Amino acid sequence: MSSAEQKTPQSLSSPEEYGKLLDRYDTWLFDCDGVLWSGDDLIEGSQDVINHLRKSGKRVVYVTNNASKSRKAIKKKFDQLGYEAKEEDIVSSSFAAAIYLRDVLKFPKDRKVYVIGMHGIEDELDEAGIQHCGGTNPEDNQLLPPMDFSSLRTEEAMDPSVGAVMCGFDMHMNYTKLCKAYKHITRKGAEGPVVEGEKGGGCHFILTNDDSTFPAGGGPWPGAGSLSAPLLFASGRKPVIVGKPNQPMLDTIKEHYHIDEKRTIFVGDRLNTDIAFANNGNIDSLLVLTGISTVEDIKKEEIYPTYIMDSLGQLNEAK
Ligand SMILES: O=C(O)[C@H](O)[C@H](O)COP(=O)(O)O
Repeated sequence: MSSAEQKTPQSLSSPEEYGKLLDRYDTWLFDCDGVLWSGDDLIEGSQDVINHLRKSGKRVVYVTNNASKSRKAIKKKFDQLGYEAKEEDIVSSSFAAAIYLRDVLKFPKDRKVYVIGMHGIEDELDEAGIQHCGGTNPEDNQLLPPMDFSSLRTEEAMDPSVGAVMCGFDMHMNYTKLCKAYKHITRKGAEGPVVEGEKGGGCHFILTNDDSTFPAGGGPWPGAGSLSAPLLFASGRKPVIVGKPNQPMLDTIKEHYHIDEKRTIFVGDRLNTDIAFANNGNIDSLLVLTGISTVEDIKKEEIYPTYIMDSLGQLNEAK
């Protein structure tokens, strides 16, 4: 029986069990929010575990659905919190989404992406050489006067060169952005192809990730999936979802890191993203209980990790 089909997770609680786990895997894929930190608060002991793994020659890759920061900005956060990390060890859903547009969809150079999201998405699109609008642009971060749609009815507001809407976590989500994104993904021919030099035609609809909630101090808070939900409801369109547990994120990992599935483990706090992602990729997984999911959720959601442990920091007791 493969670990993905295994129904009873092995609960780890002794230093010997921790030691065996550390020996068994060469590549360690880590979720970030809820495993390493919660908002800006460090999860105790986690940086020592990471630094120990790296010193022991293990490969460590960070796989986060958090699209609010670019890989560069996430690297800074690692530095500030005392983790060893290189930019190329980080895969965020904003990075994977930009790569997906560029390499899989071959997004034309003369088309733009309309962004609902923060600098994390914009910076990764810049890195990938893809034009964008919306996002943090001050014009899109204004509230509309009540029942006045006139500012949205101009060519300037509804740029015909938009060939994709990308939606991720956005703490400045508002009705202006919702209206513009909705108009782009529902305009005539939006479901059709996105062609170079042909403005106003097709429009891709992409979510960086669709987490319902987000673990940070005082949370959980509504996550990226809760912000894109009105757009799906209004438009009836089915987006491509890039982040965990979906295939585009898995393809990005497999392509960039050439992992040996049998010697790889995924550590996460959320069943329907992290653990489902590992199961989809035939990778063993460790659920830690410092974020979103609880032991009770395992039966409810019928998503089974290989191992379960209270907190990543416990691995510091390994013998
Ligand atoms: O809503 C979101 O964007 C996610 O909840 C969040 O950022 C998840 O990050 P992860 O746990 O994958 O690091």
